[in-house]
Amino acid sequence: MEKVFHLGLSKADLNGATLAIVPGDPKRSERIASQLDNPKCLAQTREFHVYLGDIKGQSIVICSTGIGGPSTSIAVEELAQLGVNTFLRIGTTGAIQPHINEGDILVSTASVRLDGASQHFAPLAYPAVSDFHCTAAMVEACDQLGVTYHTGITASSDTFYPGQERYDTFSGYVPKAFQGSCEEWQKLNVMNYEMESATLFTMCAALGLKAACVAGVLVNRTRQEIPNVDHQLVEKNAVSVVIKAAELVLEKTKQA
Ligand SMILES: O=P(O)(O)O[C@H]1O[C@H](CO)[C@@H](O)[C@H]1O
Ligand SMILES: O=c1cc[nH]c(=O)[nH]1
Repeated sequence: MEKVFHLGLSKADLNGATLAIVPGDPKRSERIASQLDNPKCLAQTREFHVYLGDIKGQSIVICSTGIGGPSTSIAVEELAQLGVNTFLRIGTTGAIQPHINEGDILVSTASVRLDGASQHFAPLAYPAVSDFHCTAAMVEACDQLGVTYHTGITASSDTFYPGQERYDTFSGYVPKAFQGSCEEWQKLNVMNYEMESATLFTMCAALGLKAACVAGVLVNRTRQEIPNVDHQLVEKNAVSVVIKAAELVLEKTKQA
């Protein structure tokens, strides 16, 4: 098989892996891979840092998506061409409900589609919904690890500033379409904002692939805008959850 366009990899490179852990941050790929057996770097191109590692003797892929839907859609498309059918995102996030604390873990059941890329896969009426079994594995991982977690809906936006209604910006202006939107999502019980899950969930559901998303809370925006937590600590818990969830999903797949 030819190499895929951006990742520059072919099927044989993935050693039969069907599950990928997909962080946003490229450097997070390496930190995740270093916690697996036999970590190996396959490619570092643009925002896509791709590693292979083993969990209980089975190869999995770790591939960063970069920030936002367009690059996420490229990573998912090309990994799917290489045989991956399950995508577990691990990200960071800003909470918008007062009862959620910095350092907590959020497992997204579905996402509000404030992105553009997902509309290239299915019309807006189509739900950005996670895979039930992969999400159950994320929850089981949280229970086993004893972390504080919440499940629910995530707002997933193309932009970090206007789309998440931030006023602490260069212009201080948020276009009318987004004025009041944060309060609206709060009232509709949305937990948090991030930037990739809407694209990931919609395209995976539409293409017959499986996806789930876990995120560590960097900031609670009902209290402050700029995080003052230890980013590495927040990431560490969410990474432990996604690795444990990957192990649980692989076990179930083996039994099936
Ligand atoms: O930590 P990652 O995975 O990048 O996730 C979140 O952080 C970035 C914004 O700072 C966006 O990608 C958002 O989704
Ligand atoms: O508030 C936040 C924090 C992290 N990532 C986001 O997209 N929003």
